[in-house]
Amino acid sequence: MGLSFSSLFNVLANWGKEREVRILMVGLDSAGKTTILYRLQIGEVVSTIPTIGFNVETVQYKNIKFQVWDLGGASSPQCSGPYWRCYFANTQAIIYVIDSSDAARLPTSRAELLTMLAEEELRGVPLLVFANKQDIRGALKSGEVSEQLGLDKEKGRQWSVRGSCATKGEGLEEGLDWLVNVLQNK
Ligand SMILES: Nc1nc2c(ncn2[C@@H]2O[C@H](COP(=O)(O)OP(=O)(O)OP(=O)(O)O)[C@@H](O)[C@H]2O)c(=O)[nH]1
Ligand SMILES: [Mg+2]
Repeated sequence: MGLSFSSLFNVLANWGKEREVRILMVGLDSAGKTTILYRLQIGEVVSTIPTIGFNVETVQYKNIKFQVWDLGGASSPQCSGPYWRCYFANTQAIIYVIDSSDAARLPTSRAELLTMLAEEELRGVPLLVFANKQDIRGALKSGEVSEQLGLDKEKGRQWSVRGSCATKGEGLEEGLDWLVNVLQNK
């Protein structure tokens, strides 16, 4: 396990006690989700395709389960209905990953995020946004991404937008540290 993440995940595991702590990671394709998952180095990444039909990557450490959903867009047809709902249930935290160098697709990414956040089952669930690919020249800064997402209207939810560079592992620990603190104090 990556040394820098180990204490963080042990804190989270203790907080969760016997319960499963499920953290959902989503975002448009190529945002950097899989890269982040591997960067955590907390275990083997397992790829599965549940009956619903989309790809899910999971890495588990103790009672903590990180899941990346390859949705083909949160507003796509397969994402409605009862199946989808039960996947959202029992989610303790959401990590949303954005390619900050792809300003053209930010409105699409924003729409997908807001669609997802409107789900009843995700009400009040803390949200960490990684404004990823900060190393790319011209990438939007986390503040700009935050402004464009316009999350101020998200009532009753703690959220934070953090800059990251998944390929170098930068910003990930700081973001997760924020998330773990929020969960602990909930
Ligand atoms: N420069 C740069 N490239 C990155 C960064 N994070 C990810 N990438 C690259 O972006 C590409 C896509 O990353 P993935 O982790 O596969 O993205 P994903 O969100 O899992 O994409 P899908 O599986 O298609 O949904 C890869 O070539 C990564 O190496 C980053 O912080 N900076
Ligand atoms: Mg991926």
